[in-house]
Amino acid sequence: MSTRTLTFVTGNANKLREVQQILSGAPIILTSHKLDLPELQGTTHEIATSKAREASRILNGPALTEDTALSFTSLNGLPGPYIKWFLDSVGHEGLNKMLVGFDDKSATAICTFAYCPGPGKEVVLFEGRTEGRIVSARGPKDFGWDPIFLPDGFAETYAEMAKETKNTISHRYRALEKLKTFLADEKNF
Ligand SMILES: O=c1nc[nH]c2c1ncn2[C@H]1C[C@H](O)[C@@H](COP(=O)(O)OP(=O)(O)OP(=O)(O)O)O1
Ligand SMILES: [Mg+2]
Repeated sequence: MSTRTLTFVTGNANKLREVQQILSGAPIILTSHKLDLPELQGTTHEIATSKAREASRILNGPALTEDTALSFTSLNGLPGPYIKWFLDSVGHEGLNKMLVGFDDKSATAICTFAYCPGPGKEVVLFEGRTEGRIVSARGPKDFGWDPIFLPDGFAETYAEMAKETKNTISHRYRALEKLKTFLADEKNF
């Protein structure tokens, strides 16, 4: 299989680090481009698609972007793609308080990679999901909502567990598995 070069566009250094770790060993050369892309309101798929289109337009070439959502079952999927703004506004404690009136604390972490082969070209999506539930913050606070997400089947939150563990069960890992399969097929690239 030949080596692929991909430009990953993100403003988030933690995301970039995880993507590099998960893809290490794959025949993919990852270059990165730090841009804070505008994000439309809509479904995770719509937002991911528009980010990749915009990135491809700005770079005038192929671009890979990613959008992360955290969906609370009791809130019919919200905050979903708006988790960044909720987290920035009310923090870990506020996110826990939003679920106080509900027995069901379950949540789904959703990662959507979007690949746009060039300006105006059709975008391909790769989605990965990890089920879990929202708990009081535990562990290092250096990456987003990691301290409050307890994946099903584990005793440690994303923040408490070893990075190597998170990177083999995470929403991001699962999405990248699909991207790798896509890139392994010569006709797709
Ligand atoms: O694995 C994760 N574990 C914990 N928190 C996470 C994770 N992945 C993203 N996050 C946070 C970052 C941001 O607060 C929100 C997603 O927003 P999102 O727009 O996708 O990310 P971003 O604006 O930081 O970077 P980008 O330039 O790629 O859009 O959830
Ligand atoms: Mg963003």
